[in-house]
Amino acid sequence: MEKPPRLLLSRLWLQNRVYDVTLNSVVFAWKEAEPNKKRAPGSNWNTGKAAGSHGVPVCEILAVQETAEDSHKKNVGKWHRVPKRPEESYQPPAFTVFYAERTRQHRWRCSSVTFHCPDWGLCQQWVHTIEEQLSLLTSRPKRLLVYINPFGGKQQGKRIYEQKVAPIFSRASISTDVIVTERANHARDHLSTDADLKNYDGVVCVGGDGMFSEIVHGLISRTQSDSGVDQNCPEETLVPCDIRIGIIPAGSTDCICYATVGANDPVTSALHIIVGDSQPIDICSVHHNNTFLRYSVSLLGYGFYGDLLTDSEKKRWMGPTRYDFSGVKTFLSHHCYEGTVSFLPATDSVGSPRDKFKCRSGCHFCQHSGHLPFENQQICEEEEEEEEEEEEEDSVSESGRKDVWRVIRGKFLAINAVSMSCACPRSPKGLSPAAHLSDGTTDLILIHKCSRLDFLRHLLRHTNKNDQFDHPFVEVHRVRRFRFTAKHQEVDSELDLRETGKGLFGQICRDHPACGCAAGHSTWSCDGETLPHTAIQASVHRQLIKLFARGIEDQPVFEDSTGVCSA
Ligand SMILES: CCCCCCCCCCCCC/C=C/[C@@H](O)[C@H](COP(=O)(O)O)NC(=O)CCCCC
Ligand SMILES: Nc1ncnc2c1ncn2[C@@H]1O[C@H](COP(=O)(O)OP(=O)(O)O)[C@@H](O)[C@H]1O
Ligand SMILES: [Ca+2]
Repeated sequence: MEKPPRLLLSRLWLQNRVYDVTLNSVVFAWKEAEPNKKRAPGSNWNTGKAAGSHGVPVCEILAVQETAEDSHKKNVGKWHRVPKRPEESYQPPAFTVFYAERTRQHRWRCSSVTFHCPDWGLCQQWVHTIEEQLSLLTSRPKRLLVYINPFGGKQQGKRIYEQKVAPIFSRASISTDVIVTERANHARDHLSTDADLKNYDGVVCVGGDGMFSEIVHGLISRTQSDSGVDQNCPEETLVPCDIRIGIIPAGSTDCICYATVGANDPVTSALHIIVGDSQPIDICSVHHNNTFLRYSVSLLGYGFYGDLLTDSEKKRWMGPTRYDFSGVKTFLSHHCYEGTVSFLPATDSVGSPRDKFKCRSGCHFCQHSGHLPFENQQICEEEEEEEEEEEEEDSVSESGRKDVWRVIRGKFLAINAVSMSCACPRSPKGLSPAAHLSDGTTDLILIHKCSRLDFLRHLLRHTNKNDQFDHPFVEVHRVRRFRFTAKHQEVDSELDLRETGKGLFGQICRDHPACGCAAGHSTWSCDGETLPHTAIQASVHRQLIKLFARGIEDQPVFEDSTGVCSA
């Protein structure tokens, strides 16, 4: 690959050594020029990185600053004491470059390097040229609207923002308007009606997945109402939101941040915001008949996770530990629920939930997974005990795609739909390790009735390398849409479906013998919020929102200090 033309090359001092420092439009690099040449002893010049060769992609430079600029300007035209020894108090012209540096486990930190120049003219030339290159990076946000949930997670949101994030935003010359929320849904309401979004290049939430969900609801609602789209209609194609969202993790689970960045670290997230990353994300809309309920980004769960969340809400005062308490309690209760799940498999999706490879930064699947219109949907019915799937005649849509709905009736310990892996500190691979962030599908995981011990085995596999889907009582499907009806509601919903879904379902299931499951129903939990209905239909909307993230990186992007930037 041809190297971009060099913009600057100078021999400069870094610590006690001489470096050849270069800048082109892609990389800022420094390489030791005279390894044996030392600075005079006793010199107290500013320090930074030393030894060997280094490079920083220009797109990961955060800021540049003339060092000791003030003292230099103050002294212009004034008398000052002549130092006895030149090295005693002489502050040579210098500039500092601040940049994002990768550390362990996908974390980034803010690093800096200071170079000393032979004269102020050269120093200023470096500063101006770097600033000029940064100004060409148009995807970087300049103005952000920040919402802080002071009560999320361990109630540290405000402190985390003020101490860890605000200083680096200010270093990167990002201006912010900060709103500390005063009640639940404060951020959602402000975004959906009042906020003047034209003034901002991004919205940042400091909090957990619940707080992020508020931001998502506010922005999606605002975008749909501005475009005249009715969110209550489950068949509507929603309009994607233009403005990007940043998440500074300060919640209990932080799964959306973890699954899109690879870490739940406030500084790492702040740096992804500053460099202007962009990661599209799928959103699942959830309806009850023709009423919009909520959008789901991470986990839409019924049974185990629904019950766990409902119980844990009463223990909010415990902070993140509430999930452990309610987790044990829910596990011991071992309730299973009878109902019918119907889903439209993502037959045109390139991947499968059982793939060994995972969605990573620049994911090919997410970029190329098409979203074709839904047509000619048919039904293919299954009973839990049956080994063989009942085959229905497939029909081919005009687009050439076969759309066949499948129906599974059974007794479930859990029904989970995850539109991303849901990796989080509790389970670094997540509920569906091969789920994709922006392929327009959700992974529907059905945990059929099984013994407590088997269920425990399954849960434990979320925390180790074993395949959590490799159990006879677990099935997983990559889907675009699904519906659920609890057993006690089936009669009503059958009638509903017959009337409203003509052509959608060709055949409706017959009744099913009574089972020994817990009577009644569970609750759906949608990104930590409980839903008021058990009969739901969910549809995935591909890439409806964008985050200031880039997906989890496999390898460091920058590997070669000579100017070759590789992924
Ligand atoms: C015996 C060991 C069992 C370990 C099982 C671990 C499986 C954990 C998977 C967790 C997936 C979490 C998906 C994210 C959901 C969040 O949207 C939701 C709300 O988050 P927040 O607002 O930050 O509180 N959190 C949860 O549903 C918590 C699930 C906790 C499960 C233990
Ligand atoms: N000022 C506030 N007071 C009470 N609740 C709030 C406030 N701001 C936001 N919330 C709500 O708190 C809930 C949890 O927030 P979140 O930041 O996700 O923390 P956690 O991860 O601990 O659940 C969200 O549903 C959000 O709507
Ligand atoms: Ca997805």
